[in-house]
Amino acid sequence: MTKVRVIIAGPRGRMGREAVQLVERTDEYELVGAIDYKYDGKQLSDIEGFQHIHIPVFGNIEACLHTVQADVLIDLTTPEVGMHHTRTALLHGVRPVVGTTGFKKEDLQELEQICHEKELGCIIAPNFAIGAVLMMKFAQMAGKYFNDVEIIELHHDGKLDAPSGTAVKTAQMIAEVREKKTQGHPNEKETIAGARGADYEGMHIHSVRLPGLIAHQQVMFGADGQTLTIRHDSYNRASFMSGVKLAVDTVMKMDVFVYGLENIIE
Ligand SMILES: NC(=O)C1=CN([C@@H]2O[C@H](COP(=O)(O)OP(=O)(O)OC[C@H]3O[C@@H](n4cnc5c(N)ncnc54)[C@H](OP(=O)(O)O)[C@@H]3O)[C@@H](O)[C@H]2O)C=CC1
Ligand SMILES: O=C(O)C1=N[C@H](C(=O)O)C[C@H](O)C1
Repeated sequence: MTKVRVIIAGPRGRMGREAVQLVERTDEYELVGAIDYKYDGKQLSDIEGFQHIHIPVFGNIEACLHTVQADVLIDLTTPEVGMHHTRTALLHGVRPVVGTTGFKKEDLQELEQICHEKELGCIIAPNFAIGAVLMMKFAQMAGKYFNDVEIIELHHDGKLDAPSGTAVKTAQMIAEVREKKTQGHPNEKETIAGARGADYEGMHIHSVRLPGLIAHQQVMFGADGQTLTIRHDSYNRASFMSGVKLAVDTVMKMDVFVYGLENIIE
């Protein structure tokens, strides 16, 4: 059996740690390298919790790709770093599976163009949890019938980006089917800036950050005399791993750019 050779960027992070374990316990995968700017030249075994894993860690992706042969890069870092990693991986013929959120629209367009030129697969998944993907799909179904929607995303207070990648993707998916509308009273005024949240094509997105939370989202629709609430909760980071595996398996079989796991689940 030829194993899928995987590099993980961000192995010390909350998601990166979980992804290292996923790759380690999956027989068809082989972890061949990790990228962590704080452990350049070290081994993964030097990082707490990974004492038994003897693979090289590189401070940057260039050194990593120069030294190890890989099929897939799993990126779980930060938006700026993640974009650099994804672009560089593609240019080196390595297929990215990206969980990192906060990419700009122009970033996604650039990556799609590189995939097209290189005829290489790349999956950018704002949320790997299958339940969250279904929540987004259900919200899109509802958006066809309800023009009024408020998205409330709730996350741990270690999160860097707001709104979450999932909330942005949800708004984009609803916008594809929703009749355009600016919500609320036409004369409404915020007496404290930000009270009505972020505005995406007239829909509002509210970001809650609290210790104790992991990753949650509620999409609320309203119409005369009724509301509809669609909610998903991730209670741990293991909830994302079946989606990471699905993405790695799928990216090996395709040569196009995919933004969102809803595009690869039946
Ligand atoms: N798609 C999905 O389903 C999910 C996506 N996410 C997203 O994944 C990303 C990571 O989330 P999370 O694990 O919670 O965040 P963490 O902050 O826990 O992890 C990010 C890791 O990346 C490291 N890092 C920063 N710069 C570099 C670099 N240049 N090279 C290598 N590593 C680097 C950080 O190190 P240090 O802290 O020392 O700087 C940290 O260890 C976020 O964008 C988040 O939104 C999260 C959960 C699910
Ligand atoms: O940072 C997180 O934790 C998460 N980030 C992703 C996002 O921004 O949507 C996915 C999930 O919500 C967890």
